[in-house]
Amino acid sequence: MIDDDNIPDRDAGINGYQKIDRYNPELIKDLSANYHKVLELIGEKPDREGLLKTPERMAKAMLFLTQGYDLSAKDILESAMFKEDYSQMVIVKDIEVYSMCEHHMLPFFGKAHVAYIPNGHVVGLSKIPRVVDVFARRLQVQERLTNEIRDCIQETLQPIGVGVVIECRHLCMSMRGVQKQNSVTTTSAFTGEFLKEKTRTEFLDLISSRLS
Ligand SMILES: Nc1nc2c(ncn2[C@@H]2O[C@H](COP(=O)(O)OP(=O)(O)OP(=O)(O)O)[C@@H](O)[C@H]2O)c(=O)[nH]1
Ligand SMILES: [Zn+2]
Repeated sequence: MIDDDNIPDRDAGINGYQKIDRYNPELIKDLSANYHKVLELIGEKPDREGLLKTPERMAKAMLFLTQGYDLSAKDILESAMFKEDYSQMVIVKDIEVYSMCEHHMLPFFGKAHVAYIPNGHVVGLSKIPRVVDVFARRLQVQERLTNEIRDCIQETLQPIGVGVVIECRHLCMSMRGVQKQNSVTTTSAFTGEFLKEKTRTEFLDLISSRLS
């Protein structure tokens, strides 16, 4: 069971998370010192030549991979909403997703397919993958990632409906644990018109078709 009770409002203010200065040299130093300790504790020699800069690299990589905590997906969408009289489905499919599971902090990765039916406003197309990245660059479970993308688009753009499908491989299930190399997890979330079978089927058909 996933316990959602302790998760702060993921997209309020600066997202309800502790505000950090992600690029502060002191923070990078502090994180690096902790990663130095991690290397020691796993049996490595952090002071051997090949590892000298590794704690700092790890610190910078982790700060990059979690930068979604500092960003507001709502602001990103609002920055490029345009009045447009288009009322058919808009789909951005095959958006690369790279996130980390909150249980093991190991990557899960794959594709997101996002659709909406405009209600007087469209959004700049690039903003959809940006929204996916904001939520993916936080510690996640795939189900919550899917719902957060759906809810943000629904609440901000107020379209006639939103559909999100995400397909990912979880390294915590392949590199370790149950060690299944080929399993793919699919999650989906819908609002409005997409709750109707006909619209949902059209969306699912369109994301499974391949243009040559
Ligand atoms: N629902 C869901 N589960 C996830 C996700 N990412 C990782 N998990 C699962 O989180 C669970 C954590 O279970 P635990 O039994 O506490 O952890 P564990 O002993 O490391 O479990 P194993 O992976 O089975 O070895 C595992 O079943 C993972 O597969 C996700 O995005 N969604
Ligand atoms: Zn995991």
